[in-house]
Amino acid sequence: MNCKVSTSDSFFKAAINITGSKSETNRLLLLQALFPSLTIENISNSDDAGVMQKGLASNETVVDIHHAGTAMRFLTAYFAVQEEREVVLTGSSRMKERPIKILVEALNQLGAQITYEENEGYPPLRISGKQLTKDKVTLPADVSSQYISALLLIAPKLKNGLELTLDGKITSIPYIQMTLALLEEIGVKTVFKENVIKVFPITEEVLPKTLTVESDWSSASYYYSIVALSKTGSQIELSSYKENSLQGDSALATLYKQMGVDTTYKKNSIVLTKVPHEAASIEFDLTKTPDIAQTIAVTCFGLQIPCALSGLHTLKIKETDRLEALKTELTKLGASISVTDKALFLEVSNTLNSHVAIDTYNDHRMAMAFAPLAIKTPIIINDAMVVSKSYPDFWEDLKALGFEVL
Ligand SMILES: O=C(O)C1=C[C@@H](OP(=O)(O)O)[C@@H](O)[C@H](O)C1
Ligand SMILES: C=C(OP(=O)(O)O)C(=O)O
Repeated sequence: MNCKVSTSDSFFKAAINITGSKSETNRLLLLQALFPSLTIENISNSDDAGVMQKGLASNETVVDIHHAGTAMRFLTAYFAVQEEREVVLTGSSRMKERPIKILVEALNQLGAQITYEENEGYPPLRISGKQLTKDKVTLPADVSSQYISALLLIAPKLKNGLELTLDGKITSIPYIQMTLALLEEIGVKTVFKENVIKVFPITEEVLPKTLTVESDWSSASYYYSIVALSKTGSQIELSSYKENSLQGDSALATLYKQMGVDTTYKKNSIVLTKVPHEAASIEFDLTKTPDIAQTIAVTCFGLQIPCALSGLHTLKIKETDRLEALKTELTKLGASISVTDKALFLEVSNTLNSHVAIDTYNDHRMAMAFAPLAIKTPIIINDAMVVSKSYPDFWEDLKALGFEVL
């Protein structure tokens, strides 16, 4: 389904409740499978959380996680330690192009038995569950933090825990810290010092505990963009958020100051207000927050602020090659943009073409990042339901704000 998105008003006053973080949810679902005394609240209603739940509950021999990177990586580790069970873990055609060799090699070095069904280094995987015999492994940390989180999540169940040595510049580090923080919350002892992470085994039972997932900060980014592109004084309240978030994308509150968005924290929510203070140019290193790169690039284009975004080396192996996708789609709109394999540069073009149809490449964030431009000119989003990967209610919430979505 292709959607035409437009709005006659660029002044907003609204409150939106956003679904739970998919990153927190998928970690907690795995921990709950290992430690059933845990209860989770405000679970994400995203497709990625749905396939994670189904995968964990499945008794089938083939488990298909579609497009969900976290489910692919976390379930690889999970099934590797499910003794006397053999599973083929597969996904969408794009998932079969997303590398997983670093995680498979680390698990096999620890004693797991995982082989490739099609191409070496890529899903689908055949996983024969075993007791892992070793407790120390070194792995590259500059490709995806999800490999590291996957290993950390199963670590408290291993006899001697786990010691990971991280090689190279660590990417997406807040996601590793989120994993460790959630382990600590359920009573697991962890230490992260320089490039070594230790997780100690659980010696006693995990006590019954309710963990509440904070709403998704990456989803909040689209409202940061809407407010940035709206009239001064526009205000959108988002719930449920907290100031001390486990999600790295909460850096939005700081980053969007330069795009004229002020954030105030209330008890359970954040209030975004448009203020007339925009930077003359923007330079961000997004190594810690890759998922908001598309939102920021599109906001800068909408505001005609030149920007240089670096630390984007992981974007090429996500739902699509996000750097090429941004370049192609922003160019259609009239942008002056160039990309390398780890950076994006946008210059002022003073052009904004109307009624452009944006291709989304099976990437939820392409659809959601471009939608706010409707404030400036009507835009068409192709294959709009792709948003359900992380935020199924996105279009309904946009309508509640006053956007026309046809
Ligand atoms: O652990 C997680 O929940 C995630 C880690 C990040 O991936 P990389 O570490 O591969 O950059 C991020 O892009 C993804 O959306 C979610
Ligand atoms: C990269 C993402 O997800 P994943 O890697 O879990 O598929 C994302 O949600 O932007």
